Amino acid sequence: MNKQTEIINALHVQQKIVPSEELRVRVNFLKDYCRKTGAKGFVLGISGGQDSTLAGRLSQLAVEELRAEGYEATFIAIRLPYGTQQDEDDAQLALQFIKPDRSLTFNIEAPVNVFVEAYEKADSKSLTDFHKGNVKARMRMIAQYAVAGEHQCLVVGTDHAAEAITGFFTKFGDGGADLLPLAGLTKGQGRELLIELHAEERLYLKTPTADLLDNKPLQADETELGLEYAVLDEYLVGNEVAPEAKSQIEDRYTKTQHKRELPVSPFDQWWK
Ligand SMILES: Nc1ncnc2c1ncn2[C@@H]1O[C@H](COP(=O)(O)OP(=O)(O)OC[C@H]2O[C@@H]([n+]3cccc(C(=O)O)c3)[C@H](O)[C@@H]2O)[C@@H](O)[C@H]1O
Ligand SMILES: Nc1ncnc2c1ncn2[C@@H]1O[C@H](COP(=O)(O)OP(=O)(O)OP(=O)(O)O)[C@@H](O)[C@H]1O
Ligand SMILES: [Mg+2]
Repeated sequence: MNKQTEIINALHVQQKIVPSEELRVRVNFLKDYCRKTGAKGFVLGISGGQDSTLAGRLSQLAVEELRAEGYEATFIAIRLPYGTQQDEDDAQLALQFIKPDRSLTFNIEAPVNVFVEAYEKADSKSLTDFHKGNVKARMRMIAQYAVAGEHQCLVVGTDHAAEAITGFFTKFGDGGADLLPLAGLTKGQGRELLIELHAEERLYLKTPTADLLDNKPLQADETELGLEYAVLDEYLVGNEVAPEAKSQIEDRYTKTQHKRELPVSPFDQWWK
């Protein structure tokens, strides 16, 4: 099996999706897992970006259906800005579209800044902007798990195939979640699902950004990655891409394998 096919299979990517069917499969997954675990619903950080807009709406649809079927479940959306978010208006638009049962705001600025100060004291050097960015992503994870713990809910993750293939997430940060309703979807397929859900164009045409850096607010993922989502999507659906892009993608996939596995133990073989 060639590397591309191996990756496509490992990430469960389908060449084509039927959006209405795909929505049903993913809402059913959220409902089934919620019932099976006895959880009281879901928690998810809403950034204003495409992925959390989609996963948030799927979560809200799932709890509404569960309640209609007699199972009490709630979706709690969490705004997790670091100070004032430059694209706060997009986050508010996402919330209007998702219509969560409950929405709360947890500003991560103060805890992140306290952490950065403590780090400086401990290591006699300051944390780089890049690593502070990962602390922000992990602080968001801590906040989501605190809310999930208090309300006996599960933390929804927004990882999908176009992020998984490059390992473009913070390990145990936004990568730390209980269930992944968008797994296997390309970025474009996620967009198709938002269109099927009648989301406003602005919500799915928005430039993807991790927005983790103080020095480069709203930096496009594609700038940091040096790869376009359109090219990642082409590769993921089995099409040919330029040889340099192919080797860049496959190299990143191999180097980030540790992020797609649970912490490695002496009984694991995958890393050998
Ligand atoms: N081979 C290996 N086996 C086991 N563990 C290994 C390892 N290599 C590194 N590690 C561990 O992994 C750590 C590095 O991983 P990690 O801490 O995640 O850090 P890293 O991958 O360096 O950075 C995270 C990247 O994800 C991007 N990101 C984050 C959050 C959201 C989004 C978004 O798409 O919106 C993107 C972010 O911009 C950045 O480029 C190392 O410090 C080390 O502890
Ligand atoms: N400012 C924020 N407020 C709330 N949640 C956030 C924030 N930034 C990141 N997150 C959480 O971290 C996840 C990962 O961020 P990521 O940027 O990959 O997704 P996104 O912003 O939803 O979509 P996109 O990748 O298109 O920007 C988000 O889906 C969201 O759950
Ligand atoms: Mg984003």
